[in-house]
Amino acid sequence: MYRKLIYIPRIARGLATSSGSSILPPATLHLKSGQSFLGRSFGAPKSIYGETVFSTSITSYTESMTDPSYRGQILVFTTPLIGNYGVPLNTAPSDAHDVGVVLESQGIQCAAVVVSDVAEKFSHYAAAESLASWCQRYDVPGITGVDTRAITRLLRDQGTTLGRISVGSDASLPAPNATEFWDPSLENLVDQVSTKEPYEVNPSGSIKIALLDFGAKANILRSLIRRGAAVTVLPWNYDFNAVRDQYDGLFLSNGPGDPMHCMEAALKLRRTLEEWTKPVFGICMGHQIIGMAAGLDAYRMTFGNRGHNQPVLALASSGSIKAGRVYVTSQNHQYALKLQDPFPRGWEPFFINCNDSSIEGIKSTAESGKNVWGVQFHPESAGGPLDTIEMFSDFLTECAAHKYGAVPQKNDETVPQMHTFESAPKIAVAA
Ligand SMILES: NC(=O)CC[C@H](N)C(=O)O
Repeated sequence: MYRKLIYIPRIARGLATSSGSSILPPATLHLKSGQSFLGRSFGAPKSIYGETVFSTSITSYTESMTDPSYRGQILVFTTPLIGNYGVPLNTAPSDAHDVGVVLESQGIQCAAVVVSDVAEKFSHYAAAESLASWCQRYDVPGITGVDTRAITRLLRDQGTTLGRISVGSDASLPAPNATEFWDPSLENLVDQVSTKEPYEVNPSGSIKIALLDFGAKANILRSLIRRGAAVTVLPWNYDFNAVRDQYDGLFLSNGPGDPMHCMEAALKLRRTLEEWTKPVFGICMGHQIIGMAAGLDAYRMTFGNRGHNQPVLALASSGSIKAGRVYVTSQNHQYALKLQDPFPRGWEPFFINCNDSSIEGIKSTAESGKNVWGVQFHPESAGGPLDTIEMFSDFLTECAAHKYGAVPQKNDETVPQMHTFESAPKIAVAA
């Protein structure tokens, strides 16, 4: 019913955003499936191609946009008003508490953003500039004044769809031919965002972690170093097996695109898992690589999961995670591991998504003699809920146990504490 229609919402016809007064040039979002949405341009006055995805997160547009896993994607925010708290200065100290940036990487990673109503006026004590000026500085286009609810319903029904944002004089041109759309999932995006050379963060930390960088979010590094880890960041296809004796644990990060492009890393990891018994932890892409090394297949979901409100059910207990509890999580993924019965020997499902029953985590079984966990969600959040943040402490506690043969005390000063179910303030419920 939406095919070939052009939507011109009130804000787009009125030439201005609801919270500002400037006149913005026209822009059109074309979907490869044939629908077009006319709006107004902000940020870089540039036409681009990408993969159109939606996120249900209400806050943290700055963190989402700097997450390298959004590389090549046209990010649609379902929250209508975006930009109202501006953008902070993206510099932080490089010490045991931070990694040189405030956000998730040095700059904007997504190809473009789509919002219902961009806030030109912003207000926050840390804000240094508007969303539009930040996008302009990073040469990233945005489109505002489009019906993001209609776009999201389309993407939910037909799945993640290739798109084009045409800006300025391009906005009135007809939609591109189907063959002109660029498909980022055909490229090895991990190779574009991963570090080219190894480097160290917090080298004086007591537990030595090697991190395979598939496009790591800064908050993963922060979450490790604030708990006392020294982290050596390695390129995604680094030969970890040649240096593994120097480390107390291995971490595999998040990253953009199809995990099949990283089969080389999965095959190297398979050897690591056969020959090395120290703890291994992976998040999102890292979890998919662990799964592929274990013999599971990855598949492309219809529209993936992106947002900060994804409930997952723990199927097994491990460290701070208790079987039978539901944790609310932050997510950004298009691919998932396929549930298979039986699971590969030595492995078991760890979490399952309460909305779509997709696998949200796997772990090595107690009998396997290994300590390996992978989670599809982001325990480090940024943004999102901190329900599962203690998984980083669990990982480092296991690494320390391997290293010292005893479980060390946690440094509570630097570890953000969360309420457990038992310690949470009780809310009186009327009878
Ligand atoms: N955040 C991530 O690591 C995403 C992993 C993978 N690129 C996916 O879309 O499923």
